[in-house]
Amino acid sequence: MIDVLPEKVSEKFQIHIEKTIAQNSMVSFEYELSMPEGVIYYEARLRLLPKKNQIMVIIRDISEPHRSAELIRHQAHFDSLTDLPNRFLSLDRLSQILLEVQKSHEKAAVFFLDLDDFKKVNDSLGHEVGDELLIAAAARLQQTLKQNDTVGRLGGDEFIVLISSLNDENDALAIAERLLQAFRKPFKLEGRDLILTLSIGIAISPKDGTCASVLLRNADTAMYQAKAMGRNTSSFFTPQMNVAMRRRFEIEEQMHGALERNEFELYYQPQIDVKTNTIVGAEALLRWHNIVLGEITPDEFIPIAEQTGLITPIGVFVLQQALRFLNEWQSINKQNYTMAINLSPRQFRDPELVNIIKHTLHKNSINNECLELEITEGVLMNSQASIHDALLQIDELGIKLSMDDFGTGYSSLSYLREYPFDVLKIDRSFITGITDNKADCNLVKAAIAMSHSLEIKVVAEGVETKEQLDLLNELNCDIAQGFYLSKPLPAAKLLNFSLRYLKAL
Ligand SMILES: Nc1nc2c(ncn2[C@@H]2O[C@H](COP(=O)(O)O[C@H]3[C@@H](O)[C@H](n4cnc5c(=O)[nH]c(N)nc54)O[C@@H]3COP(=O)(O)O)[C@@H](O)[C@H]2O)c(=O)[nH]1
Repeated sequence: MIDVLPEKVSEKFQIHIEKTIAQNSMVSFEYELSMPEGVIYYEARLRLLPKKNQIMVIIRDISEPHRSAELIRHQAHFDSLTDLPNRFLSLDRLSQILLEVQKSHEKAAVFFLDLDDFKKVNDSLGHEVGDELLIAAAARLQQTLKQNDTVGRLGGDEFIVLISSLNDENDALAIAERLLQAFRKPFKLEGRDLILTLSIGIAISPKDGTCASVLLRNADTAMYQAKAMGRNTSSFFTPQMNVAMRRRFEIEEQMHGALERNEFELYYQPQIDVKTNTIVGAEALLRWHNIVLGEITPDEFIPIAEQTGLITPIGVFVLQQALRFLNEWQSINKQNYTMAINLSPRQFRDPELVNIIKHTLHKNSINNECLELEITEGVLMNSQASIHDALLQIDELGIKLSMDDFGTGYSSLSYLREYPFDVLKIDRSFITGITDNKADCNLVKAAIAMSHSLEIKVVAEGVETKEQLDLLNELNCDIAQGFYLSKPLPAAKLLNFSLRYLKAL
């Protein structure tokens, strides 16, 4: 037997034969042989037959159970979709790396990667395309990194990259830049070119932690910061981020149940016709008085409501409250006021949005043209068919559509032609400068002329001085809104304010 077996296997047999004789008991061991059909795994059982002075050897092919055990081991450590190390194995490798760099006094970097807007791909193109995209993204990450760097999938659209033996933090920045760059090339899937960007959070050991779970958490926190910075970018962890993160979680925690606890209130900021100096309507602006955190500004809580999806029920509350108040306001003052309400991009994901608007208008006996829905470019950049359809339905119902914050984003003029806008709101950052900054004044002048040529009314927001109002009048601006005229007011105060305005006419 020893003559026909490979040297290593023969040696194993030799050792176990000696063991069987020495112990006078059954001994077993496993070995493998390379056959033309592939590797075959065997188990050998050896037993001494003392009376016959012989050794009985029983050999069994264990390839099948061996492969099953290997598969189970693989499944426990690797992600089934991308075949990358899973969370468990990635964190295990990170722990190994940390032990090594501790000994060598080097640095290690943990990158927390999240694909931007991946959910939209799943929602709009289906899970199969989503899966293919994840596989392609995993492959691209691997191609971009060196062989001894680890890329793992933490779950969903989250990946981890581990870099050991880092000399300098700038090297980590260069790697992040390379990863972002690699994703600038579109993914070709089913004849489509899909653009997918990344947000990357980076934590460095030992500075940001010496244990795997802390480093991962800090890299995750930094990734949130990268998202907040506009996505498609990277961010290094800083200890201050933990404070911001804690605040975010506190707000999110309190926001659940805030509607039930009646903590939201609508304020209304009047909008004034620049030529006639009469109130034409108001913008509904949400306020949140929380029992634990106190007053929280919409600039802080609206993005969190948007990210968590809580904006959907909150948006319904805003619509109901604002239209109920509009009915009361119109009846008391006997004026056909309009109510401007902000709609966030996330609210368009609700397939019931148009029906809810229609039903709420009807329930409060409000004419459709008295409702003005303010949207930002963020809604339109999505270019989803469902959003397009919702905007057309809104227009067909005679509800007004207003482009908010004009001048702050891409200010793509094509949106004004493509969508049925009735109103354009010039952002307050331009109004602030109109009286002393020629460029701002020229932009406002051009925006008004262009809007009027498209039969779109112009609202100037953030009017804080008489000089600004006078200049806007000269520039033919239609409507003004701002602290000079009135701050946002609770419902009762707006009623008084508007009654005083009516009496003064
Ligand atoms: N999706 C929803 N978004 C909402 C809702 N309620 C508010 N918001 C958005 O939050 C952002 C901040 O709003 P707020 O703190 O209420 O600020 C508004 C005004 O108070 C402020 N303003 C108005 N005039 C002036 C001024 O003269 N000076 C000055 N410094 N600030 C002024 O501007 C905000 C109005 O912004 P806009 O909507 O762009 O007209 C803001 O983006 C709100 O949209 C909600 O219910 N849903």
